[in-house]
Amino acid sequence: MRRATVYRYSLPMEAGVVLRNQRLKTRDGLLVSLWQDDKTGWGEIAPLPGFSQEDLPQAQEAVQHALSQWMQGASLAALASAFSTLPSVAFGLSCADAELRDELPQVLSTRCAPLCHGDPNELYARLGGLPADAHGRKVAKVKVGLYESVGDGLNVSMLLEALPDLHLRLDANRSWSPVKAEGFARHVPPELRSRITFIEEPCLTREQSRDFARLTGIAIAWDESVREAGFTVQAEPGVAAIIIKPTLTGSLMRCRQLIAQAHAAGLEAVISSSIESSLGLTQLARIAQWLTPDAVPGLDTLDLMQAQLVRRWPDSPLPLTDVSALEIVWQSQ
Ligand SMILES: O=C(O)CCC(=O)c1ccccc1C(=O)O
Ligand SMILES: [Mg+2]
Repeated sequence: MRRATVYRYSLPMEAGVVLRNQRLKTRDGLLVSLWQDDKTGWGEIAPLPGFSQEDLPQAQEAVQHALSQWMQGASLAALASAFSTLPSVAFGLSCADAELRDELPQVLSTRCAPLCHGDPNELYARLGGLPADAHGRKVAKVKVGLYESVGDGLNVSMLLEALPDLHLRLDANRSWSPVKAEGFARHVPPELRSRITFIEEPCLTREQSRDFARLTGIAIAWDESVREAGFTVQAEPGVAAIIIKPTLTGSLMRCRQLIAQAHAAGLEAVISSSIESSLGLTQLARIAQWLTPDAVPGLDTLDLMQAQLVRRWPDSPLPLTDVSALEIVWQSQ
């Protein structure tokens, strides 16, 4: 016996969350809840405006179509894998399927790299209380490339000098020209550079980012590139990691394949958020604990929202929106 429900949610965001020059006032998405015999499985499908290739109406139509086929006996894992052009759908359905089959372990660590914005006071406050990992390291992520690259360089150096156990991941989201990237590096003394675990996509092109790594000795990570046609996971000089944002990437199977390829190439694979609700974020934390237990995931995005959804992120004080408050947009007969 199978049953399926699709809910739609819209959660208010904190004022001032801007993504690719677009203000995100609410985070909108779908939750699917499936029952089979005595099991239940949930998944979140939330295309991210400005990042996802699909939009919410397209995703909703695909989800409803897939679930009506599932109701008629089709395999959900197979349906999910077929949505390669709708990664958010592939990911959400494959999570619901993995929960139904008890494949996705429940264990979850709330440890993630805190996301810091440029303000030095905010940074010190957050990083002071950060727990160290087994190697005595504190790992945090700083967005760079929003202001002058020289200022970013000075800021990063100040942090690394002040906190000797701090290791930083930086994220430039392809915003630097080679000249700007050089301006950043010029203000980070060579002896501090090894504590930059990596910088995600410093430059507009992959070639420029590789040059940056070669010229500065600062390791880089691929994020946007991982989702581009023709990208293959490869060991390369200066490349330390790949970032995997499952909502933008695809099914759990596809993510597992990328993780296995990264590990085989000696690269770190970092599971990261696409600003999912607490339901999707707790699943990402479980996936990270399961598949990338040695890599701190990049999941510090819950506080961009004003509420949690259906499942709680442990210890978060944000109010919880219950499933009974959600609009049902589709239900099996
Ligand atoms: O990776 C993280 O630590 C948090 C997630 C994050 O930075 C992000 C979230 C949504 C869209 C883009 C990005 C990004 O990598 O810039
Ligand atoms: Mg990035």
